[in-house]
Amino acid sequence: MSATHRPWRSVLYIPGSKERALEKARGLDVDAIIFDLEDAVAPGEKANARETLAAALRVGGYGSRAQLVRMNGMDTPWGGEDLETVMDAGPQAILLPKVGAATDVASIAARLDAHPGCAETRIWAMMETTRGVFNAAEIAQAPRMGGFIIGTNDLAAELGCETGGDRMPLMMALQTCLAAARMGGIPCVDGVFNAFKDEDGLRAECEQGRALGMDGKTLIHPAQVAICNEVFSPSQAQVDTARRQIEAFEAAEAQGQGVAVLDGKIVENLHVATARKVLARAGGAS
Ligand SMILES: CC(C)(COP(=O)(O)OP(=O)(O)OC[C@H]1O[C@@H](n2cnc3c(N)ncnc32)[C@H](O)[C@@H]1OP(=O)(O)O)[C@@H](O)C(=O)NCCC(=O)NCCSC(=O)C[C@H](O)C(=O)O
Ligand SMILES: [Mg+2]
Repeated sequence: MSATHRPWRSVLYIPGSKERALEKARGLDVDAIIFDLEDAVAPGEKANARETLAAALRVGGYGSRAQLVRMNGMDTPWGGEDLETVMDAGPQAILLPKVGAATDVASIAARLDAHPGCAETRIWAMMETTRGVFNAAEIAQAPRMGGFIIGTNDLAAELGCETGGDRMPLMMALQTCLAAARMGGIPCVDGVFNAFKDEDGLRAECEQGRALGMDGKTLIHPAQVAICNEVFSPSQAQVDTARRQIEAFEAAEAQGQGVAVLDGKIVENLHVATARKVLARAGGAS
């Protein structure tokens, strides 16, 4: 399944050091998993997490859920070894933290190019620094670029802004990253909601992310999955309309027409593209 034609509603972080959580994720109804070696793992646990995660990836069992491995930055004591270990696992995607420029991605892409097991590996960028936000357009076009994950905690910390509520102080960064992702034709997944026991707060933030145009939300706890899937899934009426739009357009095309009419409204190429995204978002991935 291509990145643009698969759902990215629920993207769950799992600490690479936690065997129990790595096991549990095999049965969770999430669209994607981020196996984390970075912030979810304490400095003293980094080496252990690397090995625990490599073993879990060898065993597999994560079904059709998309799999991303978040490594530590190359400017940290752990990044180099993370990259070696992760490349040997031939991952679907590597998630780079704190990406500031397209060159950060290009240098990892060059390493992947030289590794025989990583021909298909994509690179995703954590968009969580002010430099990254201002370079978002070029990062979205970087080699092997698979998608953006917004890191609202790091962004808020660097900006020095207040978090919570309507996220107004983050809005410029969220929208800039989203627009850059759209320009590059890649998915953009919203940041985490830290208060994982606050269901109403999570729902409100998911709804806001959906209204902004985000493809889904990153999560930190299994209890957040159901609400997130519900909010980011299209309604049955939206799915039905999307199906009918595609059918109507294909029928019109077969008769040499470039435009169809459905329920008194025109259906053009761009509506069909949106309809296909609706259907992609409707599909689960377990
Ligand atoms: C937040 C937690 C530390 C809570 O852990 P815990 O108290 O152990 O939770 P529970 O006892 O309620 O767990 C119940 C069961 O669920 C499993 N579990 C918990 N979390 C996960 C998970 N993330 N994935 C899969 N499974 C999970 C437990 O193992 C229990 O299972 P069982 O025993 O079978 O019932 C914890 O949830 C946690 O560590 N979450 C992840 C935190 C994390 O990844 N943080 C880093 C990512 S966020 C980030 O970095 C943001 C970004 O960079 C930015 O800048 O914004
Ligand atoms: Mg972060």
